[in-house]
Amino acid sequence: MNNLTSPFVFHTPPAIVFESGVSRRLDEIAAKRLGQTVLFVTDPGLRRLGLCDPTIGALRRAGLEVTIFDQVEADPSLATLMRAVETGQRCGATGVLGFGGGSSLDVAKLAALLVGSGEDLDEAWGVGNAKGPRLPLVLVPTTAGTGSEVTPVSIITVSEGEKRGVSSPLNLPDIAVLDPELTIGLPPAITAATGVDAMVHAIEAYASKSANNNPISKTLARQALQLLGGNIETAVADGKSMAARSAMLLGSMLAGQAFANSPVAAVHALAYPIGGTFHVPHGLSNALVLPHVLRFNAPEAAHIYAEIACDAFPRLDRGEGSQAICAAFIEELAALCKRLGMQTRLREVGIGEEHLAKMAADAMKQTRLLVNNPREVSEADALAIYRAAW
Ligand SMILES: NC(=O)c1ccc[n+]([C@@H]2O[C@H](COP(=O)([O-])OP(=O)(O)OC[C@H]3O[C@@H](n4cnc5c(N)ncnc54)[C@H](O)[C@@H]3O)[C@@H](O)[C@H]2O)c1
Ligand SMILES: [Fe+2]
Repeated sequence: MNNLTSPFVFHTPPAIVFESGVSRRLDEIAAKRLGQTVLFVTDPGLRRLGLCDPTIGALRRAGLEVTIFDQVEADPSLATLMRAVETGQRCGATGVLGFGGGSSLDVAKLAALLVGSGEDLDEAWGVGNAKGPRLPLVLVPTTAGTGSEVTPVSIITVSEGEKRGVSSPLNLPDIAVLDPELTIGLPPAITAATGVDAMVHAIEAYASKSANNNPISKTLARQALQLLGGNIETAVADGKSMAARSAMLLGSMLAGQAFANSPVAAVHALAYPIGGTFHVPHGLSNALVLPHVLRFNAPEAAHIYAEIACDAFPRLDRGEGSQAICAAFIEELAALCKRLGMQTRLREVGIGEEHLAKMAADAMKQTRLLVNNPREVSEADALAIYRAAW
């Protein structure tokens, strides 16, 4: 674990704009940065809702050519990414605007990289392997969850059950544009799942064993947990609350900055096979394994979780020892997910017990994440965690 004398590097986008309604004014904020021809990357649901229209209108108002790629699916596949790249090459894109949840933003990031550099994706997977240069990139999140707008990571589903990531500072956008109004219509189930994803980012970043875990990430993670823990129930129950929506979007971005520089660990490693194979939303996949992974980690990390328990749940400030606070923290997280209406068992999302062994084998491929976990995880441990979650 990092202490105050340990060296670290902290990367974040050069500009983060946070303002209600700002996505309608991208002509003022981002048009110059993007050049003449913009590849606009989003998903079909957002397109149907018309949520992107004011942003597209603003770019066209500024005289830009906008080519729309609206075929991004949840947990985007390699084929989808390559179609976005082709579209960008065909239209001669000078810049990329990603608009949507983590799925659209992740595709936008790699489209900007691959169109800009022409490099081979097979050599870019992993940490620090991308070469660049990338095209100018602006990211506009419409979920309050992944924090992808401020992270160097892009996650692509390369085959059934296997997600791969490209992590590089090149994936950080030139501008992250946060407009809480865009999240007002986010349905309760997606608000809950994405909000819990953001909480997991903060928890895993804070406890990460990464050599780059650092005081900035830790501070951001705590602030994120206060905003997210304090507002997630209101955001789910009363989606129109601008106060709660703003807090969630800000909280998810801060959690994103935290884990961008102090990466996540076993909760995400064990969540990926659930999302990748069974198409369970990313946040729900995390929630399903969250209490079980934290319980597994507790022998090594109870004192760390105890430090942040009161940030998420102020009522846990009861002056007890760290073991008791950690146990109460895990129970509170499980109870929160239940109150938010999320499923709590793997069997409830249609996963048969016979799949658990393959899932454990798949989770072990996430060495990039597992090395950050406070306690070493073997394949047998992963299987035991899945069994507990089943
Ligand atoms: N890059 C990163 O740092 C990072 C971190 C965590 C997760 N991820 C990845 O992000 C993806 C998950 O992203 P996500 O959870 O944001 O969901 P998502 O992008 O997959 O979107 C989920 C659904 O929500 C809908 N939606 C989004 N915004 C909406 C809005 N404002 N109103 C109504 N509907 C809306 C979409 O149309 C879609 O149907 C996964 O692929 C995951 O692996 C990336
Ligand atoms: Fe996540």
